[in-house]
Amino acid sequence: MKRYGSQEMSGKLMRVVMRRPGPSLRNADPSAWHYGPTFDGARAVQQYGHFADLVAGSGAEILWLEDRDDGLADAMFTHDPSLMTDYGAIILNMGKPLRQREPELHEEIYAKAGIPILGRIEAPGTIEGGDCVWVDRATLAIGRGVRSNQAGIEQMAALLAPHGITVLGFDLPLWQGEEACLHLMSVISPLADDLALVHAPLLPATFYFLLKEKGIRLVVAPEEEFAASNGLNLNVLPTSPRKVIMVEGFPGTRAVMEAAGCEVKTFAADALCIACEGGPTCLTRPILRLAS
Ligand SMILES: NC(=O)NCCC[C@H](N)C(=O)O
Repeated sequence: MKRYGSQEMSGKLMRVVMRRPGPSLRNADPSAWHYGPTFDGARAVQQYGHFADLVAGSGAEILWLEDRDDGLADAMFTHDPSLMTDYGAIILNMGKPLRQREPELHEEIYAKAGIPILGRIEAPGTIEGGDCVWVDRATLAIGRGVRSNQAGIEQMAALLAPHGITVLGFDLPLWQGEEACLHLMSVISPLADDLALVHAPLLPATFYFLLKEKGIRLVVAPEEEFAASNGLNLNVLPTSPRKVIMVEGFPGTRAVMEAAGCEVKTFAADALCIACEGGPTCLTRPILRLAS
């Protein structure tokens, strides 16, 4: 049986790396981590439990990283320290200084699971998983911004070129500043290989034209819900094409996805996702998705 491989964003989710938050999150200093006013460590841990139940309920196998009080509050956002390809994992180099120790945790779990490492992004290069979007199996888009830089994009292109994969960089705006989190995945969530939810005003224009050229239909989320949710209305995890998990409380965003044929499940996430600036996609590192 295949144990790893994923060069797409919405095929059936079979295996995923997650880290259940514990003492590191409960004891996190919100000002150091740039967490918002709705942060509440104990409630965040509880809300995470409901999210994990939804992921497990989809049938995906979860490979768990443990929070052993290492102080890495953001490490629950397992989407970011590594990327999966059909040829093995790529260990990334984080743009956020407080997250620099996280890629080691991913390297350890891949070793334990017998998943090969295809390569590593090294300083001065930085890439975070949230900036990476498979537009199709042979095209990886990377947002160039506060977290991922040109040196990282060039390293990624050199690692993937031998496998016939083209890497394209797209400039992101500074938006809410250096401390805040704006990834390419903050402005797009693929829902199926021909459908994506977007916050149109912040999409890099050249990325928008690429999506159009590839025949990907864009569903536009209500702008007021993007503002009210700190962008987290848009961070939607497909567990298979058109079956998605999103944070609760954003009916307009839910409605536009349902109108496009999606089945939507929600969980309460004010203390977890809205406060800590990362949603359902960020809380998961898919390592095996079936090609759709
Ligand atoms: N892929 C993502 O968008 N990840 C969210 C990461 C949030 C975390 N607090 C961070 O600032 O890196």
